[in-house]
Amino acid sequence: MAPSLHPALNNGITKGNPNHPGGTLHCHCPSNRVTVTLSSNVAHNHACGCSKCWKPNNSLFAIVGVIPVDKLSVSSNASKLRIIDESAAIQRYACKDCGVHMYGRIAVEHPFKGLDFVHTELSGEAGWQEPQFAGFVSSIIEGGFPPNEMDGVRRRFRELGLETYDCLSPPLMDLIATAAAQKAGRLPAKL
Ligand SMILES: N[C@@H](CCC(=O)N[C@@H](CS)C(=O)NCC(=O)O)C(=O)O
Ligand SMILES: [Zn+2]
Ligand SMILES: [Zn+2]
Repeated sequence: MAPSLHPALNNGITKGNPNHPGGTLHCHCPSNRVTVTLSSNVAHNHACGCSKCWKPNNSLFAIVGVIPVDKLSVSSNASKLRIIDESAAIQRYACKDCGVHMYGRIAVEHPFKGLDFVHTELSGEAGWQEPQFAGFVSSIIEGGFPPNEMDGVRRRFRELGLETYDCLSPPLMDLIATAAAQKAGRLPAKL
């Protein structure tokens, strides 16, 4: 079967509810599921083509959003979680049994520290913020996608109304650059 972008993108995007209160994520195990409770909606939800983010079967992209760390708690079977790569900036906590990534936490000094990364498709509930853009699009080539088919991938995102970037969106890249300039003393700490 030809790979799809992602199940939440293949048939058009469903708008979320701006007042969505949150919900519970669960892993794919048939029993003893790991659950993670989120007490708010996510922000900056987007498709990510990088090789590190968890993608559902046969999908080229992950969909990942952020939530403040204090709005996230592991609500069952925490002992089944393991960190995929301790050396990564984002430590991704995955279920040992089914492999699903339940959340990613930033472990280094980073402008997004304090935010966790989550996949809202792991919840049964609707209403989460819809994807806003596609990031790390060229990275799907690193996963083995043919480079000469990239125009079609970018076209499909545009048809869905999503802009494509090969890193993050300009506002997020501006935030990262601003933090770097502040750290280097080239911009004042308070802007
Ligand atoms: N081209 C690389 C990009 C990896 C990458 O930089 N991913 C981004 C988006 S999730 C990131 O911020 N990663 C930090 C991390 O994984 O710790 C790949 O596909 O592996
Ligand atoms: Zn599991
Ligand atoms: Zn990623």
